[in-house]
Amino acid sequence: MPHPPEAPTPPERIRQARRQWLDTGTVATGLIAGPLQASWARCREFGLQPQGRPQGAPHASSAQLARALAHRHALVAHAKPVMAFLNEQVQGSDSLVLLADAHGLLLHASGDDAPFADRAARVALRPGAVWSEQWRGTNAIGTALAEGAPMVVHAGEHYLERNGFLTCAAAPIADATGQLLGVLDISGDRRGYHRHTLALVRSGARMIEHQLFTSRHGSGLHVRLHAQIEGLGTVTEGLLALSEDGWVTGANTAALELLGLTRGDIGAATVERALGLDLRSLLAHGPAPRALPRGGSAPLWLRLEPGQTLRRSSATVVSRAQPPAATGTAAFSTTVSAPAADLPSRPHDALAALDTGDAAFRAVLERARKVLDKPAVPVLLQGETGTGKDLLARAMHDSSQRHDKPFVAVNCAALPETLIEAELFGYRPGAFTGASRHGAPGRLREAHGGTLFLDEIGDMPLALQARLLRVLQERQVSPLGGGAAVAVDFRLICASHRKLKDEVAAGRLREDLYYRLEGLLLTLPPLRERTDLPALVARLLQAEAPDRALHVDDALITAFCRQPWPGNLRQLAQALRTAVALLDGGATQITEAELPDDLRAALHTAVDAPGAPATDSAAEDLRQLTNARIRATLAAAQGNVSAAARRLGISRNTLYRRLGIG
Ligand SMILES: Nc1ncnc2c1ncn2[C@@H]1O[C@H](COP(=O)(O)OP(=O)(O)OP(=O)(O)O)[C@@H](O)[C@H]1O
Repeated sequence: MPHPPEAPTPPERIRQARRQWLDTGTVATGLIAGPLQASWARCREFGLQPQGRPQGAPHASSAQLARALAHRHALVAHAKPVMAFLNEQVQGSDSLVLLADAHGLLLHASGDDAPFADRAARVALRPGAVWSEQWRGTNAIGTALAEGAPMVVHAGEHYLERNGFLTCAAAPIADATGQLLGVLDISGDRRGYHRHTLALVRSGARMIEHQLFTSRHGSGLHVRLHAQIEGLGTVTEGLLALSEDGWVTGANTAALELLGLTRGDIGAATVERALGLDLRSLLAHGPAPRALPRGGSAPLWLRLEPGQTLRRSSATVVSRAQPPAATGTAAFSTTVSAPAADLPSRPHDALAALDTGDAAFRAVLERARKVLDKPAVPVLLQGETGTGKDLLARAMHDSSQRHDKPFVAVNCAALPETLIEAELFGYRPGAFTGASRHGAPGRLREAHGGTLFLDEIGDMPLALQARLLRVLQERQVSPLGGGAAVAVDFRLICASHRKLKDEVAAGRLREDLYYRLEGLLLTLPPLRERTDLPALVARLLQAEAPDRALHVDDALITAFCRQPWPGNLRQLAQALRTAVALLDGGATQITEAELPDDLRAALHTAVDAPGAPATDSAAEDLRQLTNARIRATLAAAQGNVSAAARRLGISRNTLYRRLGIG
């Protein structure tokens, strides 16, 4: 039976295939997956020897790499936070998260697993190296690029024997016009192979594509698509950009898959062909979700985002005989008059959707609501990791009049100091070695008209704090390398898990900047202090498995209420996600048996600990319990801090802080 490309070939079969390949130059049909066989054949064409070394493989100098990074500025900027997130998921498992461009040039690596990074560097798996098939033989990055599809390449499936210690999963990333931009990859020691890695890397690629689409088409006419109504507005949704005369001008991979379109259809298909609806009826329905019938299968959910262009003008939407890119042949003959100025553009109440009954959190939401459309009042969100600061910032944007303008999020802790200035403020063509010849507008300007969310503002380097302050005072940005200042208008929301007043006292945050940021300070309560845990659990289960009506048994809810939850909602959401995955098909009740081992152990530590606190215990008891929990998790992870932090749902830095180190 042919072997699927997304699972590794069993060891005996791959040994047999390699023997056949070396002896006869062919492999019996079905012994390895078709794409692998095709790739091995390409490698032979390239003149590669399975036992040889890559001869003359290029390696970019640091100036060349800087140029490539600047050229793919948007891809890298959107990929970095996603890579940091993926890295958290795989930390401690001997692996690296990598980003390559469309030529296989490795642009960025995330992961500090030193022993594995050293071994990877020995086969040049590090930024600057080129991992196209031509130079490195069959490998997930090069083969995903060659096939234009997600790929797992495991152990002996690598064409070059020297790469046989690796297991790699990669997924291509395309921009909204369907152009292949690069590949996201997780590479690790083959003994650590995990069948979920491909799904992880595919989701990561989807997240990046979602961001790329939003930054390009977010303020234009587009539709959101998902198989479930709750999926609309999430990073898993399909997105389709439409021209005002009814052509599909952009799409992410999710939309192409949902609609059975190909990248070639972008710029060549009409909305009618893509959705089975004409533009007039789409516009007439407005932005309320609607179900799109799909033959025998469940309907597809669709929500129109009218976009500012249509809403601003009362222009007549006129048909065109040719698609905008003039690449297709479809004729579109209906003339659609869009009463564009009348299109409803009400924001949806995303803040209300976050209210699950806790009085303290509700008070936060109410105060946030009061300043929604008062952008002159900057908002500062403070709260422990995972309390929902990011979610609240997005909900504020979605509930405001600016909801159809860009929401630009920058994590100040995730950007290297050297890049953050260009990233935020933009640069003129040729502003520095390696700068793109087109320059870049910078994130502040991208947020024009919308919301700028600066996460972990406490980690912004001091030198840049002065520049940011100037922008906030003057409301204009001057790009690096000179040129005229450009006026900017954004609503500013900042967040930090640190107490920023302490950062000011320690001299790490400028006092004058602090007072500029803190128009309204909102402090999000930690999960252990929230009184709505049962409702939150129900909400999270509903989001995780909308069609299964799941619930958590009463004993477990009681135990949850006693937990200190150092990773807050992120940790609870992750625990429930695991539980849903472990629950038998037909079952609907989650019990302790479905929980991850370390959480189960911690529940008992909490209950068995002498003087275990009740839900309303004093803060000191809670701190002790947290410490007991941390010690138990560390012990269960055999002292591996990365693994323990992952299980607790907190960052390693937070864990070190809790341990009193660093
Ligand atoms: N009100 C909520 N309802 C459902 N899920 C939530 C809620 N708040 C937070 N979450 C979950 O917790 C996760 C973490 O939330 P978020 O990223 O907003 O926290 P944060 O405070 O910004 O964390 P960090 O400080 O680590 O960046 C989210 O991905 C989501 O799964």
